[in-house]
Parts: sequence; C-alpha cells; structure tokens
Amino acid sequence: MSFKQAYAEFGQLMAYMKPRARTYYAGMIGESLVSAALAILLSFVIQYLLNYAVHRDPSELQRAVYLVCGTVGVLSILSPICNYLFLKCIKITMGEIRTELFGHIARIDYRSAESRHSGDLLSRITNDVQSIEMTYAEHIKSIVSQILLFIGSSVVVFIVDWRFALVLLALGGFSVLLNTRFSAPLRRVSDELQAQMGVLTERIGDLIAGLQVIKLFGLQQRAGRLSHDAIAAVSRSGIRQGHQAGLLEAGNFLIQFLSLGGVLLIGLLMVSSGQLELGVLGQIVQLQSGIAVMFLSLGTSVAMMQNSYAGLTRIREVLAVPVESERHALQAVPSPEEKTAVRPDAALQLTDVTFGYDANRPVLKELSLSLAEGTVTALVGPSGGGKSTVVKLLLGFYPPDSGTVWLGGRPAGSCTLQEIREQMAYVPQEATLFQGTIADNIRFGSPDASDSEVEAAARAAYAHGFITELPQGYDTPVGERGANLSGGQRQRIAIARALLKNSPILLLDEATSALDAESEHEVQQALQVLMKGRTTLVVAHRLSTIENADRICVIAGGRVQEEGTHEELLAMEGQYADLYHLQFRKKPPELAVS
Ligand SMILES: Nc1ncnc2c1ncn2[C@@H]1O[C@H](COP(=O)(O)OP(=O)(O)OP(=O)(O)O)[C@@H](O)[C@H]1O
Repeated sequence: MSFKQAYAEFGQLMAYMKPRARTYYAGMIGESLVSAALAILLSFVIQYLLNYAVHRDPSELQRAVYLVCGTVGVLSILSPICNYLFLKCIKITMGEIRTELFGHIARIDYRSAESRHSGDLLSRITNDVQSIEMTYAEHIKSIVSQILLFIGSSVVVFIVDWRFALVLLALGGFSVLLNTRFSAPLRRVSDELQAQMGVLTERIGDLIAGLQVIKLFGLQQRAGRLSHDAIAAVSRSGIRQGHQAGLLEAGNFLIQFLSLGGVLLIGLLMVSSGQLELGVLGQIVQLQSGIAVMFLSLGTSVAMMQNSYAGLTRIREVLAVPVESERHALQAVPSPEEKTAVRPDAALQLTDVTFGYDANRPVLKELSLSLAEGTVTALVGPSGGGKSTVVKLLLGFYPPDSGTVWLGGRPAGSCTLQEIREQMAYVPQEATLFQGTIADNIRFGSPDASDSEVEAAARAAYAHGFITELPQGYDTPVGERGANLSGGQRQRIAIARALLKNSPILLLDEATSALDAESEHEVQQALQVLMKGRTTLVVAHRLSTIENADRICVIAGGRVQEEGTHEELLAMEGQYADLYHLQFRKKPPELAVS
C-alpha cells in the first residue's frame, strides 16, 4: 500500500472521530506522554542509582528518590484524566458508527436486503466494527507513545553519548525497511480474513436458525461439512496472517537483540577502559529499548491497522448499499387504458403489472387485480406462481417494472412509502417478534398506545387469556424471536399488533398452516376480528380456509388465471377445482373466512 493510500484510509478512519478529535488527541497524547515520560525518567533513576552504587554519593540516591516521588505524584493525577478523555471519545465514536450502520441497515432497500445474507451483515457490524475500535484504542496510541518515547530517548542518548544514538538509529532504519516489506502482504491477508469471517458468520447464522431441522433430520454431519470449508478458509488465512506477522516479529526481535547486545558489549568495554560511566551505560541500556521498541511496535501497529482499513472498507460497502427512498420508486405514468381500468370502489388495485426480481425473468406478467373496499380477496395457486410477490409489491418493497399499483384510486408512485404502509397491516406466515416484552411487541403497532389499548387489542386477538396466565403477564420477555412462546401465541401477538395499528387494508400470508388444530382455531378467531371492516388480501395455501372469501384469484405463471367465488370457480372445473379436489379436506364451518 502506498503512503498516499494509507494516509487516505487513515483520514477516512479518523473522519468518524472528527467531532471530538481535539479531546481524543489531547487524551491520547497525554496518555502517551505519561508512558514515554515514565520510561525516560526511569532511565535517570537507573543512572542515579548506579552512580550511587559506584561512588557512594548520597546526593545521587536523594535525586533518585525525589525523581520517583515527583513522577508518581504527577502521573497518578494526569494518567486517569487523559485515559478518561481518550476512552470516552472512543466509546462515543463507536456508538455513532454502530448507530449509523444499524440505521442504514434498517433503511436499505428490500431488493438489496433480500440479496444479502444476514450473517454477512452481522459480521460487518461485529468483527469489522471491532477492528476499527482496536485502531482507535490501541494501534494509534501505541504509535504515538512509541514516537514520543523514541524522540525523548534519542534526544537523551544523543546528549549523553551521540555515538550510541547514531548506531541505534541505523538499526532502527533496518527495522523500518523490514516492516514496509511486510505491510502489503499483511493487508492482503487481512482483507481475505475479514471476508472469510463474514462467510463463517453466515454459516453459523444458518446453523442456528436451522437447528431444529438439522436435529430432526440428523443433518449434524452434513451441517458440519458445510461449515467446514468456511472454518478451514478462516484457519488458513489466520495461519498465513500469523506466519507473516511471526516473520515480521522475528526480524524485529533480531534487530532489537542486536541493538541491546551491541550497546552492552561496546558500553562495557568503554566502562572498563574508563571512557564511560556505569550509570550512563545503565541509562543508555534503558533508553535503547525505547528506540528499538519504537521500530518494533511501530511496524506491528501499522501492520495491524491494515485489519482496521479492511474492516472500514467492508463497513463502507454496507453504507453504500442504497436505502429506500422516501417516495415509492415507481415513476412510470399510468397509461390511459390503465386509468380507465381503475375501479372507484377499489381500495387496492394492480393494472397490467409486470415485475421480475431479475430483469430478464418476469415473475408477474401484466397482472391485473382489484380489491374492492371492505371485501376479502384470496390469492391461491401453485407454489412459485407469484402470490407473495404481489404482496411485496403492494407493501412497496419493490416497484413494478411496468404497470401501476393503485391505492384508493391514486397511483402508488405518487405516495410516499410511509403513506402506503400506514394504510396497511401485514401478518406474515411466521410472526416476527423482537427482543422485549409481550406488551412491547404489541405496541409496535402503535408506539403511543396506552396499556389499556394494548390489553384491548390482546383481548380482541384472543391473546389476553394466555398472556395473563404467564407469571409476568404482559411484561413477559418473549425471548429471542419469540422462542418462549408457541407458534399460535406468536401469531396472536402479531394479530394484536395489527389490530392496534388499525389500518384499513390487511394483508395476510396464510398464518395458520403450521399450527395444530387448537391453536389454529384460536388464531382463526383472532383473524376474524382483525378482518372485520377491512379490505383484506389473503395469500392462501390451504383452500379450506378461504372458501367464504368474497373473491378468489388463482395466480399461476405470474397471471390471474381464474377468479370468482368458491362456487363459481368449482363450477368452472378449471385450475381451482383441480387444486381443491387435490387438497380436499372439510374444515369446521366456523374456522373458515366468513
Ligand atoms: N427475492 C427473490 N429473488 C429472486 N427470485 C425470487 C425472490 N422471491 C421469489 N422469487 C421467485 O419468484 C417466483 C414467485 O415467488 P413467490 O414467492 O411470489 O411465489 P408464491 O406463489 O408466493 O409461492 P409459495 O406459494 O410457494 O409461497 C418464484 O419463482 C421465486 O423463485
């Protein structure tokens, strides 16, 4: 890496510290001065004590004692203050970096979110952010304190015997060359290692999320094999990094050894021939480590900062992922035919919508669909036909490639995403619960809702009963992603949340397929309450649950193939009738949509 590039990357790293740069540098330089001063003053103490040992002059002993007491007194006041300022700046800055990352990830557009593995994002938020903290807290401070120690030691050695100073500086020069030689390979291996840590975190995420399936199907060995490659890659890069760092360290130690051995040998010869005081030699020996260590630790710190630069690059990649714009990304102006097709009673409508996740493979093909206000519409059809994709478009997660989504007769492209989403409540197949209590999770539907409103929503969602049976009631923590609750309980909390949101349009991804009969009954009852008076779109996987819907649309191959009521569609003897006969299973009438 060129000096210019390193300087630019350092600048980017320090840009986060800019608002409090003065305090950070003051704290860090203060801390560094303290440790450099300690080492240099110690060299004087050694000189005075050795002089006392040789000449038995009590004033030398006295000077050593005064110096020790003065140093301890001043440093014990300065050090905690500087350390506090320094650490405070780091913690605030790290908090800001994490907040920026979290905020950005929460806003990234859905297409980018779906195309990334959550483990990769997790690794960037944890490993890469951590690598930046190491530079703020360790590497920069180490460089500055070693430079200060180096300057102080060099000046003192130069004053007491300039010949030693020249020899030590020459050896230091070698050390610089050695460290520069290792900088580029270390950066390469750091980049690799950080990326591989990301892959490993992805594998671990998959493993934890799929633990039940892995155990159930006895896939432990297979899962182990899948993670094996990622673990092996991390180990290989880690070993390569260790190898490079080890070679660098060995070279630096050799130089340090030569420097210490040389000073001692020449110094002792000079002492024995009367050219040098023993006390001065003791002082030079103490200070030579300050000079040699500077090169050693400067090299190591510069090399380790490559890790942070690699981490920063990965964090900046996340920050460069586009966020959802406030406006719905749909810009196309509806055609005159589409405008005339808009039904005045439609709460939601799609006219000639074509959409593909991949531009060359349309999933929805000129699909038209309208949801009359206050009615229940069900989407059914074969797996992969495009039902969930319709929901994603309605929620504004993706804009159509062509055609128009209409919201109450208004093109969704002219609405903000907030306007679109305020109109809709969505209950997905798997209820998403967040860390916090049951009450917190219901309150996501309306953050300002009072406790009694939360309870009313829970009662309407048939959730109040089981909540009050829990020892902590509404204050029960739901555990990671609702792990402390059953599937049906999670669903009813999600329904209570949707009730509290009180939006006029309801999108349901058939939420009961994974539940046992009793839970399904309760969730269905809760859904009946939720659907009352709302325009509802149900993505149904089991036809028995939507027999009484006002309209049923069969979606296959990205198009509405058939539509009508249950009886009309059966009479058609088309795809719906085939699907129905295939799945035929009578449900108790009270469970079905009424
Ligand atoms: N994020 C995505 N990226 C790329 N392709 C996708 C994505 N999501 C869905 N698809 C593809 O789009 C097509 C329609 O998927 P969709 O989930 O809408 O079907 P569906 O009718 O809801 O299926 P199911 O009943 O199984 O849930 C499928 O071929 C699917 O592979």
